[in-house]
Amino acid sequence: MRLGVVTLFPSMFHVLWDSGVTGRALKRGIVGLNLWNPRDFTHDRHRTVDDRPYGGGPGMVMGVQPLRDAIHAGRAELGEGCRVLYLSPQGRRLDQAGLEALATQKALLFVAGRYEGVDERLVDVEIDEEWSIGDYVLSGGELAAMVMIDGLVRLLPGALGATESAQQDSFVNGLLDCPHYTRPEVIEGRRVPSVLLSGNHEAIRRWRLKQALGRTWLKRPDLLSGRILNLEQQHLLAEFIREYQAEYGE
Ligand SMILES: Nc1nonc1C(=O)NC1CCNCC1
Repeated sequence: MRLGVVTLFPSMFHVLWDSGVTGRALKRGIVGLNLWNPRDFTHDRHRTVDDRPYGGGPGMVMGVQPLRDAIHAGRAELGEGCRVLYLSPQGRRLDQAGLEALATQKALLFVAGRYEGVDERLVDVEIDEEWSIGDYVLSGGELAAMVMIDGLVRLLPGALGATESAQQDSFVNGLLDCPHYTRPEVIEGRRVPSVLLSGNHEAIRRWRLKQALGRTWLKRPDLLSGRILNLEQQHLLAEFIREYQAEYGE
């Protein structure tokens, strides 16, 4: 997969090369990442990248010509088949299913807005999809782009090592993750669940699935609504609920 970002702050993206899953994937060539800065496409001596909004009011808007030229440069490099994604609170709310759909694309160009945003006509003409990482306002689209890039890269074949892929499985099935434990066996008098020390891999698998189902029921019941559980999942969730209600009486 080839990724590109149009951003006024390219240095923010160095972290993706420096560490973790994304750093390894980039080094291995599993994913490519190029950056285009609208400031490099300015023609005035002050290298102006913002402009005043028609109709007045506070704040500025991203200048059209440098942004448009940067997007065109990105499209030219990534190929006309690339999907151009604009990060904004008006976009489709990001979730795992959205990441999985995007991960099937050959090339994505993220446009990270700054100031009050981007001229609506550029959005209409240059943007294929608008995406949001949540209902709040950030200073720029860069962190949103990095969130999406991190979530996407994890889904690419070969990006996760063997030890990490299990973590991936636990959420990809649309459930919250099960609890995790490591040494020491006792912390503040609290013990590791004995099943995890049993060496019985089937019992451990069922326990983890039961915990994932139960935590989802408790914390994000919306993820379960409309979802068809198989017989094992129905049995495990019912068992979790019985035990929870017996312990907490609710
Ligand atoms: N939430 C968001 N998900 O993606 N982008 C988001 C965002 O807040 N963008 C800012 C909106 C105001 N202008 C600068 C960019």
